[in-house]
Amino acid sequence: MDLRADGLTVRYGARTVLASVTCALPPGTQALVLGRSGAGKTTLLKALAGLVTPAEGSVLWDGQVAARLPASERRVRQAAFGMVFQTDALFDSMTVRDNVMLPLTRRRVPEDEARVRADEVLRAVGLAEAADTLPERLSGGMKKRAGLARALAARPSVLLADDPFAGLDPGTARQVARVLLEVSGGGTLLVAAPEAPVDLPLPRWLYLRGGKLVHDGPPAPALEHAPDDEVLA
Ligand SMILES: Nc1ncnc2c1ncn2[C@@H]1O[C@H](COP(=O)(O)OP(=O)(O)OP(=O)(O)O)[C@@H](O)[C@H]1O
Repeated sequence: MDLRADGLTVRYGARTVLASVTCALPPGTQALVLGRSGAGKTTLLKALAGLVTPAEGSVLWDGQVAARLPASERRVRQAAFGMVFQTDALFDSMTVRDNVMLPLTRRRVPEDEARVRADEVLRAVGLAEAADTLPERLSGGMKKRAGLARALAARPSVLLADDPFAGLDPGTARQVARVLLEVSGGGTLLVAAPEAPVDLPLPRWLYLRGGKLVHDGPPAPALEHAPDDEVLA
């Protein structure tokens, strides 16, 4: 999907959390969304997926203003997005495989096909052995990968991952990074993180500071430590 933010402004009450963000994310874009805590990273991902309504400006999906689409069409188009958010949880009473199958069966994918696809993505994230396990038995890193498998099962053309490395040890973070790179091949991948993850050197940085997009281009590590008056000038 061709994604675009055009003067995208999001407010929560009187507070502006995204201020006139404009960026073009053509199919196959691979970028990091970086910025400190509260910079607006999660809000940008949610807005791009049409989960947050802009106060001003717009999000365009293949050139169409997302907020103006009829609800039924919006839902159909949202199926192109795979999302892994920090607060996502697996259902503890269901096996890992059933958790991964859920978004498919909800979309009326026949059970047999859903099972085959779930096993396929579980293999891709290195969790084939854990398919029949209950999530409570998984380590934190395995839960992250199971969440990723659930997002991938529906074969999204846009994968949005919000801080997928939070709380992971370096070895597990490396594994998750490898899976993200492998499975997103060809599609759009946007990964939000507070700092550039060493294991995921994506070629483009979208750097947010206080809700403003202050850099959109190649990696610019100096930004991470630059003071506000320099960056926002
Ligand atoms: N539903 C909401 N209602 C009110 N304020 C919100 C809501 N969601 C986010 N905010 C505020 O918007 C600002 C941006 O939040 P956001 O989660 O997008 O930042 P972030 O860069 O992802 O931060 P973090 O790295 O801590 O997750 C924060 O100040 C947050 O408190």
